Amino acid sequence: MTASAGARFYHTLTEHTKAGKPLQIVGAINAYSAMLASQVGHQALYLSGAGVANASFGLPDLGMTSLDNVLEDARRITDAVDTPLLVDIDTGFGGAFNIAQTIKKMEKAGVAAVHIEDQVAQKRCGHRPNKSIVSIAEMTDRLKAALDARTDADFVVMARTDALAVEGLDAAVERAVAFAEAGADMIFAEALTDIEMYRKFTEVLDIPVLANMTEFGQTELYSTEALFDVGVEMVLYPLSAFRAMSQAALNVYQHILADGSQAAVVDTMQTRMALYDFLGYHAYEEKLDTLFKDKPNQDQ
Ligand SMILES: C[C@](O)(C(=O)O)[C@H](CC(=O)O)C(=O)O
Ligand SMILES: [Mg+2]
Repeated sequence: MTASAGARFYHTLTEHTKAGKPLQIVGAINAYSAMLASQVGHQALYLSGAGVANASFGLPDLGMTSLDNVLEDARRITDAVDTPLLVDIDTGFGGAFNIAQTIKKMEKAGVAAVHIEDQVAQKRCGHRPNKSIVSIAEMTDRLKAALDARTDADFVVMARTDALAVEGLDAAVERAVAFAEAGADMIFAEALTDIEMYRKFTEVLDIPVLANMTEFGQTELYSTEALFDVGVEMVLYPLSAFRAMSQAALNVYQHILADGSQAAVVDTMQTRMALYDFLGYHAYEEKLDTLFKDKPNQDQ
């Protein structure tokens, strides 16, 4: 793999735009999910901040996880797949030097892109009420720290604005423009409540805009076609697979308890063979057989 992760992210984004469709970026909560998504054909993956907090730590998405927490989950994914990964770094995990560390470590971990947001450090989920945001100047400083810290010019620094719910559409667009002027490579327009709002961003920006299609939030689940029509180039599905996995797991736990057996839910499970196929298990086994064929297990 010669091109950097960021360069590969740009490449697939450009290919999609040329083909007249947005790049879909799907949440992968762990390395195996990343393998599933990649092997069915997804070309960009996402590590959700909420997902790390919820799934890896059993915590809410309220800025309680650290750089190292997120980095560890990111690294597991980049070790498992080559598909470019966008990582949610919340507000950057501290002041200017902390943000610089975040960028350096993410880049070194083989991450393609990060998004950093303009909420206060005591952040909330973008789709919940009572968010607070920092000034344009403070967010611009965050961006400058991030942009200055990267060593690969193709490493993507995406600026997210949570301003719509706090200050309204015009202010949110104004912020996005200021963030683009500060050097942000892409804009994440968070929690928009009408599809036409995306057009307001895409009309004035000449950098790509991302739409977040998270479920049970403030934004309707628009199709890729509808979003591309209003100029959106990237569509995010941050927690879709995680929500589905969690519901499926809950169902299994409940059945085992209630039925005294998992028989009723076995057909909802991925089979051992399917698991092994996605993992490439058989190739590992064959490797063992060739490596140790003249040495049958000595201990038996
Ligand atoms: C995209 C997001 O930042 C995330 O951490 O996945 C969340 C998603 C969610 O809570 O549904 C957000 O939109 O704030
Ligand atoms: Mg988040």
